Amino acid sequence: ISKSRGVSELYKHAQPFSFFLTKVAGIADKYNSTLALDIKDILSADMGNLVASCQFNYMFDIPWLIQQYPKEFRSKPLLIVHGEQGPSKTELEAEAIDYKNIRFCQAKLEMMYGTHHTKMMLLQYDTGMRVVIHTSNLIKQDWHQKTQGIWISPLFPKMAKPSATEGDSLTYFKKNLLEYVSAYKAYQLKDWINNISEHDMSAARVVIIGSVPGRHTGDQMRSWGHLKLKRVLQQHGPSNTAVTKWPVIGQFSSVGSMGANKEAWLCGEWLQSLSAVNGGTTLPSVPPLQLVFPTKDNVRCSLEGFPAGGSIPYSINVAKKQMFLHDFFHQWRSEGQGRSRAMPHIKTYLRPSPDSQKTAWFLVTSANLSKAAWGALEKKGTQLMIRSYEIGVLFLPKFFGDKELFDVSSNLELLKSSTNVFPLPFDLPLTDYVKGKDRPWLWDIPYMDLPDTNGNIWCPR
Ligand SMILES: O=C(O)c1cnc2c(C(=O)O)cccc2c1O
Repeated sequence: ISKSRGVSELYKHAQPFSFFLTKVAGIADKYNSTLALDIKDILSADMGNLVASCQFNYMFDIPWLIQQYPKEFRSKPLLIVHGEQGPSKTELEAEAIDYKNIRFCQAKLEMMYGTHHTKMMLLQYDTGMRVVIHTSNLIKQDWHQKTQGIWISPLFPKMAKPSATEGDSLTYFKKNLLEYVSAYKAYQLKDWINNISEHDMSAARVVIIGSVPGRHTGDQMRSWGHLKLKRVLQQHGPSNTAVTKWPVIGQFSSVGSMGANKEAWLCGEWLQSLSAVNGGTTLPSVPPLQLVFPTKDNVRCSLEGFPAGGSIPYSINVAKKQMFLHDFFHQWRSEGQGRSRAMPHIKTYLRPSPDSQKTAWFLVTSANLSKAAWGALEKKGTQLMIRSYEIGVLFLPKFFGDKELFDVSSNLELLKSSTNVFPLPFDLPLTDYVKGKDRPWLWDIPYMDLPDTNGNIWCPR
């Protein structure tokens, strides 16, 4: 049997969710031959005959990126959307000096500490357009030995004439994508905005959850961040009775400052949105919250060893002010997907059943656990302040057939032999931190007691 299946066959097998993990070097083939793609697979001619592309991201290695396109596509127009400023913007543009087909768009970052986290590809083919929303930087190491998430849209056919409203899906995918890209207010994106409006996106079944910097008020408040997610769950989420006592899980690779206690933002604001239910009756009590963040030993024993922690930027100065947060933490474990040692750079959120068999929804996004990404209410809740650009896609059962819940599993054998089971990137139930032993990974303190996978210690400075 042919080991390396064609991309289009891999793609077909992943429908209808079209949710993939990145391939991981150094694990058994079987964990990379189903529901896993490399960047070269995404950009391959199997997915379409590329005419032009647009890459939204945070970190770029331009020469490496160009090499990931098939050679016949390497001179097609490529727009890079980034958040660099000043010297680092100049440096990024210098990397592309030899590539006449590359243009740049600098995303405005007027809010302090904001970043352009969004990871999205717009792929224009001769036969239509595809949208890819994912969690990997455009650098080699992000596609090598980490757990990363990818959602690939259907091939959206071109329409006879452009329309901002015609050709939309039940989930308002087109409207939300146009709102998101238009929010940059960048002339370099005009052609791509027109491109989007020219395509029929009615086949999209996911809901876009985006964040753009600003102090959002009025209707704009519920268009972004955790208030968008809250509104969508109130409109299309599970019934209150279906999810009583079900936990909310947050899984991420970086952590912002949460304030003095869990009531400040985490449980008092953010969890209120993530636990929203159909009909929107704000529940008297919030459900249990479970967080997934790698321990120091998860990182030490990972495929990359301590250097994996270079992409898990939780700093001691932030951590020491919020020890309460670490009581919610659980280990990174992904035996079912063969990725327990592939450290997470993926960010996911879900509402699983206590027996781990179901979930009421699933979100994969660029957004870590931070106010900058999700937004923080200000002025007595009349405005939502967001610092960064983020984008993710929300999977809701009602848009994938007439049902209220997804069956879920992280077990690849089971996933291979069944259709319509949602593929989880990590194992449920979660694995606790070992009391008195495990600590959250912190990237800016030394670890010299035990060697990592490569026999090294960690001495940051
Ligand atoms: O993927 C991203 O958007 C992203 C953003 N920021 C960082 C940082 C940092 O902000 O210091 C450090 C290391 C990795 C990342 C990273 O992977």
